[in-house]
Amino acid sequence: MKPPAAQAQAALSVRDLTVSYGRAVRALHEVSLDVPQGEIVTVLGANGAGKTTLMRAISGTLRFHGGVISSGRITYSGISLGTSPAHRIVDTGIVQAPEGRRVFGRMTVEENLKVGGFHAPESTRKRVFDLFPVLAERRKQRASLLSGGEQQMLAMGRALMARPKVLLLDEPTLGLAPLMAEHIAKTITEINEQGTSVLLVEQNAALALRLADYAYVLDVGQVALRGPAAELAASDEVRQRYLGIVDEPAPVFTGHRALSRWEG
Ligand SMILES: Nc1ncnc2c1ncn2[C@@H]1O[C@H](COP(=O)(O)OP(=O)(O)OP(=O)(O)O)[C@@H](O)[C@H]1O
Repeated sequence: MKPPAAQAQAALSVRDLTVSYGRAVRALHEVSLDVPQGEIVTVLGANGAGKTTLMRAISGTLRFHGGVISSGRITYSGISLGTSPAHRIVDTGIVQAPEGRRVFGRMTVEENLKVGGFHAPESTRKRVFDLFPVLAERRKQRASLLSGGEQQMLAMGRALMARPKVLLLDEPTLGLAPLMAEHIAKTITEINEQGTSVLLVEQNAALALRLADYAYVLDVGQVALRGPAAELAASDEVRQRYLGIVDEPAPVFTGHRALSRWEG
């Protein structure tokens, strides 16, 4: 069972992060966020809000996209990730399954998984196959022959091969049929229940708020709203702007913590 949020330790912490691409684009402005140990935290926001940029900054891949952190800090268990290269960040236990899956199409399922964790013990591969039995069935098939949903499973499986403590998921349900999206959602919950913290970027706000413990809403590079996911899901602003619900009464939220606007 998960510890109550108040007792959970902030494992991954982002403070006052400002990120730019060249001189013209400031993609994030003084963004702060916490992913407590063992929780699912989601980041919502419209296209261009800065969600992917946040993931890139955390995973150390920003430089490959021409971005720089101009101020702020990212720490994991109190240790600064600073400008560590991506492989060092993977070594600390933070692993990303990137947007768009990016599986190696010419390689088999099994080979893709090996790329994720060359030295992973057999038990890790077994865990991946237990979570995604279809990957076990198709282990000898080329990844390009998998469906979109199966490729998403492979991307998540590949990330799990590195035995992450924090799994970064960027739009895992993008472009998937509702049933497959539900399947992926269920698996995210299972991965989390096995002890992995999850930072989930999603455009499917309804699904993300259902899965997450805590949520942040990014708006043009800034945190506009944050709060326990259940409270955000019940707020009129989120329901109208992100869930597309205009006239149904919001469910009564009986929790004790208040939804808050970010105050820096
Ligand atoms: N490599 C890049 N070079 C220049 N500008 C970029 C680059 N990547 C993103 N941007 C800009 O940074 C801002 C934030 O983009 P980002 O992709 O992080 O947003 P997002 O919330 O993930 O959007 P989406 O849901 O469309 O992926 C946008 O204005 C975008 O145009």
